[in-house]
Amino acid sequence: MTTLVVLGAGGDLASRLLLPGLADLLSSGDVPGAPVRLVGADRAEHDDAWWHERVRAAVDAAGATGAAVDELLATTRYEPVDVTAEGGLAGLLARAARPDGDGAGGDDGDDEQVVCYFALPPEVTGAACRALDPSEVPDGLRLVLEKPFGHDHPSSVELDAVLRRLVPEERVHRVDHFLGKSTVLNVLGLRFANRLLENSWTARDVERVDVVFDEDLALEGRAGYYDHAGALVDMVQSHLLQLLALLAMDPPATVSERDLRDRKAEVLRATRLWDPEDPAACTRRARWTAGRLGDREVGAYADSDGVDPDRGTETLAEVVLAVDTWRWAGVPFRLRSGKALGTRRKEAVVTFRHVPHLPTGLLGTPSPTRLRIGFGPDDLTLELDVNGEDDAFTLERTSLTTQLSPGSLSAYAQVLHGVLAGDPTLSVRGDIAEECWRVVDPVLAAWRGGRVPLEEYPAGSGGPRGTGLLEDVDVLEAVEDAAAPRP
Ligand SMILES: O=P(O)(O)OC[C@H]1O[C@@H](O)[C@H](O)[C@@H](O)[C@@H]1O
Repeated sequence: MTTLVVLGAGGDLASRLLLPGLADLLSSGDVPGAPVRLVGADRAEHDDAWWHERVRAAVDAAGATGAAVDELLATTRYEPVDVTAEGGLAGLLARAARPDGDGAGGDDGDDEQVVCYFALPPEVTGAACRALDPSEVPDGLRLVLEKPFGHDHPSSVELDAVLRRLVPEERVHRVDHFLGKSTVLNVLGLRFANRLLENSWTARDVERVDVVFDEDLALEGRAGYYDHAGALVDMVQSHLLQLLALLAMDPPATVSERDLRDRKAEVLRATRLWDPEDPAACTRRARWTAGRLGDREVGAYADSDGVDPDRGTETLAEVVLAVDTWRWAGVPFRLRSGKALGTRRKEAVVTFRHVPHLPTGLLGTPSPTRLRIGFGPDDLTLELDVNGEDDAFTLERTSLTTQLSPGSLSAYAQVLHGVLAGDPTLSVRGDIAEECWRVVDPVLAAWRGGRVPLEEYPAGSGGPRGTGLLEDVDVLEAVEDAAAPRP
């Protein structure tokens, strides 16, 4: 039996993502550690009926049904508690470890487990963990944290030290729901089960890699969080660097948590800004101004409720990174994500180099072979040049597309499955989170120091100047110089 304690039960994250994810997992019937008891906790004085209604709403939103869902609804309860106060979290966890609440219910069996999910702002999570005395941690406790894990490299190192005092690293689950997306996991099969691809997956054949996550959503009521995070921390430091790691890592011997996460850590350790001396040449930040998203007028980000316009938060971030390994020397990895953009685009694009010689007599301008891995819509496209239909000796572009299954579980349900199974494979390991901060810290410093201008783009447009950094002549030349053979 598992008791899942959700801290921040009254928050947006719990109701929008976590509880529907849990409901989805329960109705799938494959629930490690079942049965699951759910305890909601937050500072506010609410009663069980209030909490029950929130859980019920999430279950309905997920369309979840079945005996496990009914049991969850019948047994869930709420506790008002300040987890940052002395003894607050310890008391809550001790009660959770005795499921009947009277000290008589738990039998301390091996299959009893308590999972503590911090659906809280990072500073509150840190304060709660610091306030918890290691001697008060229930046996086998698992901790689940939401991003961002710290606010820069030093603070992430400090947070990891605090967590290590409480439980071993294998029992810390740092959630990145991208790792639960089936198309993200498909990168493993795609790369490592296809000889054709993996043989060409190096600087010899690959010219550049773009990971783009352009959203047509605006703030969606999340100003309190987003105005402090911005696009760089919200998306690039977390999700997009995880995607880079999967795309660039060397083949792991197995997909066990250790092998897989070792390979990711290794490639992230080799990752740095394309030109560390000149962040302005290889990073870009911008924020949206008033415009139109579909049929909706959208005000400027700076005028949105809950936003401090002087904070200078970016709503679009773009960085060009280098991966200093034999495999990737000279290949730029461009990561970009923005909100309130006209076109939704969520994909990784691997652009292969031109062939060394096009047979004389083949007409037309060849385009590079491109592999597009979509992350919603989840399709996979290979763009190729072929001989044209009308003139057999003139090149034409064609593409092979297949739709990948979005998977039967939602990304959050998939991640929760790992948490309840005690399998951290789909969680971000502490050293990996630290490396991601090390990569972006120089960008944060350059942006905060005003060394890179904050550009603007109208909501609903394609972003600043509508192109990416690598299309800028200066950067392209730098890329070409770096890729040129050394004398
Ligand atoms: O495409 P998905 O799965 O909704 O993920 C994107 C979201 O991921 C979240 O982690 C970010 O905080 C959001 O800002 C972003 O919109």
